[in-house]
Amino acid sequence: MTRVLRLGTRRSALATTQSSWVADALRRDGSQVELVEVTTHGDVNRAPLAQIGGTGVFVSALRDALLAGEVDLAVHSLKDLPTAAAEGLALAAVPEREDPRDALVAAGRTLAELPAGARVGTGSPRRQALLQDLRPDLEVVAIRGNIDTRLGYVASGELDAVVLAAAGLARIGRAAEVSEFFAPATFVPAPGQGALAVECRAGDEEVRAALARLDVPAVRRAVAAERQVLASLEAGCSAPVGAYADDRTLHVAVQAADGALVRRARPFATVADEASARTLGFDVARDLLTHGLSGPAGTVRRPESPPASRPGAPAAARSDGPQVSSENHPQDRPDDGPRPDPESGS
Ligand SMILES: NCc1[nH]cc(CCC(=O)O)c1CC(=O)O
Repeated sequence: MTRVLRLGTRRSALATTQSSWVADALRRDGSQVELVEVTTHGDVNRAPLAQIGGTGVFVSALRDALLAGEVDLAVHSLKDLPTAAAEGLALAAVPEREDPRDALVAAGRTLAELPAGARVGTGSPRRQALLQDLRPDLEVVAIRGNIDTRLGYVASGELDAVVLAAAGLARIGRAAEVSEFFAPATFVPAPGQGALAVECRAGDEEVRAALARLDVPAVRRAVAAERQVLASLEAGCSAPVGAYADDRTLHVAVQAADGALVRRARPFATVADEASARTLGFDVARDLLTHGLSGPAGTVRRPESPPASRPGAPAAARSDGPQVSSENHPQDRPDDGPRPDPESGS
């Protein structure tokens, strides 16, 4: 009897679209796939995400179902995936990336066309920091909810605009409502934005082999660099971090302790593998922590296996420069523990 692969999915429009996309791709390659609905704490609880554990709550129920053998694979928005590796699971595919950009939905107006004092909704501290940097005269309003709910604030006139991921809008067929796509070098997207992560049990060779065909190495490299910036800055808690690698450049924007936005750009065209991508992400984070960001003391987290070609890689904890507080940025929290996320409610 042929095995039917059970793909665990949340019920939201975005989740089912993403899951169906992966299921269809696997079916085209000859696999049998069925969708299995998994309810997550984040879907049934209306409290602010930061209180119930950040966007990690969407991921952890699917991971639990995988580890319990209830489902065989799960599709996540890669930007919602905690940077720490998940024991017993494999990131078996990073497929082709959707539009990584952030988008403004503002009844036809661009950001520049919004009047002073206009009310712009986003729950993402990164988007708040970028908006304040570009237009300090706007009023940023914290919102959360699914994409539909957030678009509704503009349709009802309650808000003048909202900022959302272009990828989410494209996936659920609402991209026509976008009035401006922000340039990613300026309005730097969240690490992994627009990309998917497909996970399965680490020992499930059959599913791993099926998923390997969906993997796109260039996307895996880009998100490896972006996520290493995030991991090294210990930003899983509060520091808003944007990191995006296109074919040529790794763009980074971080909000410093004083509220100012600090930017970096590094050549990315010559980065040929995942290890070099992580090293580059680590190097940018180290540069930011030692030269760019003012604030309390802390540590830089190294890539899991620093390439041997980088003997000068610094110790994880430096004593000779500004450092981010390890008190407020614990390194070793479990993925499913309370964990405010930089994109929570975004
Ligand atoms: N923060 C929640 C979230 N997680 C993934 C997406 C959209 C698609 C993506 O970035 O892959 C969104 C919505 C948004 O940020 O507007």
